Amino acid sequence: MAKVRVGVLGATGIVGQRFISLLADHPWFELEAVTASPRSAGKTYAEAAKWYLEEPMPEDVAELTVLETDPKEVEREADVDLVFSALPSDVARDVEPAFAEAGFAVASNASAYRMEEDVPLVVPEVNPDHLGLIDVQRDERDWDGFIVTNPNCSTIQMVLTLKPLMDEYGIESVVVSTMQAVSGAGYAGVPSMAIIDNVIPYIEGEEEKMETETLKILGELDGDRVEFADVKVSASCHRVPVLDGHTEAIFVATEKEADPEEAAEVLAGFRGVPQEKGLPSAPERPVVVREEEDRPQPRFDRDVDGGMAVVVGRIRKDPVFGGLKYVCVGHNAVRGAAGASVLNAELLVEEGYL
Ligand SMILES: NC(=O)C1=CN([C@@H]2O[C@H](COP(=O)(O)OP(=O)(O)OC[C@H]3O[C@@H](n4cnc5c(N)ncnc54)[C@H](OP(=O)(O)O)[C@@H]3O)[C@@H](O)[C@H]2O)C=CC1
Ligand SMILES: N[C@@H](CC(=O)OP(=O)(O)O)C(=O)O
Repeated sequence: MAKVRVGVLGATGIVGQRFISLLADHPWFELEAVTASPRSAGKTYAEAAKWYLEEPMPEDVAELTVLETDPKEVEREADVDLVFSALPSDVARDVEPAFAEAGFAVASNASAYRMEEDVPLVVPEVNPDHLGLIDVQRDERDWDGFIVTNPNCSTIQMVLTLKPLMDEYGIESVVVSTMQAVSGAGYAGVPSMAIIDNVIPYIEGEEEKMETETLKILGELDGDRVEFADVKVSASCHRVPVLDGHTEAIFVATEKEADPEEAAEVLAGFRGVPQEKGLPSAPERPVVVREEEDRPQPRFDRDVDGGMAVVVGRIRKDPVFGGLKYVCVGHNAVRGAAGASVLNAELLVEEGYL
């Protein structure tokens, strides 16, 4: 199979760099173009990016010239079918439709279009069939290309744990309290003076995203729209002095009584389309269950299966909600961002959209 030629929009940021790393030596994708802000355009990638990953910057990418984030410029300078978007949401709102209209497939990690009715918000293990909205979107917007989105970094790891529990026991409501890494706010997002020796109990827009995106992803595609899941979600989100990896304490009211030991087996046994089809970025097990009383922890568990698995532990009965409570950890910039977009793009290839 010939490789699909791809570009990364916002390639110099925290998520952009994760894309660069995940696309180096990817069996299905060839990176041909990188874009960033006007501050970076015209420089080489090595000059423009403040590289923060431990592994070295791939040599061939270091020499690429950073392009303006404009479909005409990308069309002129490169031959690309798919662009991954790691743009700030306000920039993505204007730019992503311009790329879709120009015929590009856009796999977006930004929040701008996630909740639009005709835009798929996809986690390949959970709701791969929601890609069906692509045809609706193209019809309604008259685009040659399309936009597919992946969820917020806190939402995705929670949803990966809720889906098997919902299928087995049914879910009435969910309460979640997050402890989110500083990398989630971008390279310049949280000043060190604000976060060292501290916890900040507010992340703009995060609680609303967890409370709404979850319902769309767990919802059912019904013709040309998604019927949202009938589940109540309440989130409280906090920034903590951890570099990478979000931790979440989750409390689930189940419809049927759930035994913690059996629920551990249900979670550990969860598999989806990416595992069945052997997609290149699919973790062997989307949810890994640890039995130690003091796991998961971000420092030890964020990189499981390359950062694509979510690690769950401390599964207990919840005496207040009459269901289960547990803790999970996931890598916010891999499964929570770039890795999620790459897995979505692999699903697009598998399903014949590219
Ligand atoms: N960090 C995380 O864990 C997660 C982030 N996200 C989302 O991913 C997106 C990127 O986040 P993150 O990488 O953290 O952000 P960063 O601030 O680290 O990077 C932003 C990127 O966008 C580029 N950019 C900024 N302004 C413009 C502009 N006007 N035109 C074109 N390009 C521009 C920057 O280029 P330059 O270097 O030239 O300034 C840079 O490449 C956001 O939508 C964020 O909400 C989603 C999930 C998790
Ligand atoms: N807000 C998240 C990261 C993020 O950028 O989310 P979103 O893609 O929904 O804007 C965090 O701070 O950890």
